[in-house]
Amino acid sequence: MVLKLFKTAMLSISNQLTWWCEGISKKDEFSLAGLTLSLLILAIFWFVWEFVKPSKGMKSLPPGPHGLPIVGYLPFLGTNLHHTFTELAHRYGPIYKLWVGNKLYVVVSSPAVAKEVVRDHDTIFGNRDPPIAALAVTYGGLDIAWSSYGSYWRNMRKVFVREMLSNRSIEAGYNLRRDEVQKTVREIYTKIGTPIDIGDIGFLTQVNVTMSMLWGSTLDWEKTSNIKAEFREVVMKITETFEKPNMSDFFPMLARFDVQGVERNMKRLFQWVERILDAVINERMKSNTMNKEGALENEEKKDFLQILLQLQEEEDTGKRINMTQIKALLMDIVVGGTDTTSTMVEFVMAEIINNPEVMKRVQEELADVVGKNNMVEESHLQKLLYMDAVVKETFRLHPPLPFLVPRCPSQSCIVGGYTIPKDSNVFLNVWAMHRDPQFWEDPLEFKPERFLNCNGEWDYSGNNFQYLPFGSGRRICAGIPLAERTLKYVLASFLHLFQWKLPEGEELDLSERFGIVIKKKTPLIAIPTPILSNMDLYK
Ligand code: HEM
Repeated sequence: MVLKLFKTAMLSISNQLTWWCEGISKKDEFSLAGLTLSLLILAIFWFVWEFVKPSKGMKSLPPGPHGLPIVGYLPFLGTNLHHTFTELAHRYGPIYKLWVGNKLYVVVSSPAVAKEVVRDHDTIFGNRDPPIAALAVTYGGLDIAWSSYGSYWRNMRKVFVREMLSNRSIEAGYNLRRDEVQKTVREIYTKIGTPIDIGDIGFLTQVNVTMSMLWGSTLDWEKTSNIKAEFREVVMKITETFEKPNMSDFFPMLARFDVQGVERNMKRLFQWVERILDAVINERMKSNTMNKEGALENEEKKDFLQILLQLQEEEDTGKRINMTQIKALLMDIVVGGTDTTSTMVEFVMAEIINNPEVMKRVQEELADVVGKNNMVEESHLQKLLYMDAVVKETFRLHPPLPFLVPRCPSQSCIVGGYTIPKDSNVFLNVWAMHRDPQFWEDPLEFKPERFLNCNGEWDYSGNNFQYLPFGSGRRICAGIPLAERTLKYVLASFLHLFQWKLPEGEELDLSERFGIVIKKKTPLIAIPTPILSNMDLYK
């Protein structure tokens, strides 16, 4: 049986090589010979790894499905990876492994084992294995999300959390967020009674809010309106490119060929973003020099760019950052914060429209807390307890990052009784944990009540391992306070001002499409009508 499999493996290698040879020119023949040799060595490794038992006393690797030689489990992954990984957990248990190309993936699907990774061995699992597309837009991983665990990452994260996302700084950005949300409200008002794509409007609002917080406070918006449009376009293209699985990530030895062109494409997009960032930064530096005192005096008007530029001149070397780091941090906010938050706007709205009783209750709460003659303000958000539960329940059923951002152990480590080898990729399947009937009553039903009156048992801090929409441990999402606020503020404004219904004859489809960020499979189209009688609130 084993020999037969080995024979199939060799046959498959030679087929793969024939396919490969057709597309390669003469000058690559030398590389091809190296590649052939590497693939053969890889096949032997695969054979030994899969079929030879560990020596006595050594913990074995987790169980898992056998794939094909060279490609591993790749042909069987299907399009909805979160479903495939959850089905495999039913077969192989809370921790299993699989090979994809020459990378070893370990999938964890239980809160107890997740705790071992993100709490008991958090430092060991503090690294990432950045995809090539991510390296292309972060100067090779000089941002927070993709840098390795260590002092560089720690300093960058400290700057981000303490300087940019401090309570004071988030408060200071409120006027900027408010202006953008009000612009969206006006935009929706011009379309009342007609179908609107909620995903699109959520994305536009989020990019506008993000841009405004990044550099909106002192730039002249009239002059920069085409920068805004360009920026939205490039951000959309970057998020789309991130969606595509890249063979070079599974087969690092192929990376130099960039067969699908993902790296080339991402680098081109990044040059485009950099041009925009450079233009905005230059403009800001010019206006700062012209009116230095005014800019520094006016704390209320500090946006993220202003904070970062001031950190460039910081005397404390622990805080000081250079221009490359500034741009890498800006990319984290743009890439990490836009698609995730706007996807959630769409899912929450979809769940609410699908559950009219929930919509009614959310709107009654808004009328009580905000009043029928007022706009929603961020200060209302902490009193909106039912809406908080609705958002939490949506995060449970549709966590935007279903496997978080994979962790990569810096040394081999025992987890769940198995050896997890150094440099493997560890996925925490929170999508499966959030739907596990062992931990959730009626797990597939949308019941916000489960998050009411829970005395702080459920929050986004990552301390309850059954519920981890923002991850946990040292590498938990760095943007939680901002994400939570923006998401709720946008939703509360949409729901306080408008009644939403599906177009006549349409049915709601809540199914998901897998990607780095899980999206709704079909766009949510809904028709708004104004609720409040004071039309001035819409203009
Ligand atoms: C609904 C919105 C969001 C969700 C669901 C989300 C979720 C996540 C998750 C699951 C991780 C990985 C955590 C882990 O490995 O344990 C993460 C990391 C990160 N997120 Fe978010 N995020 C959101 C919004 C934001 C926003 C608005 C920002 C920035 C303003 C942001 C910045 C980051 C950064 C910088 C990291 C990397 C942290 C590190 O590696 O140390 N995120 N996020």
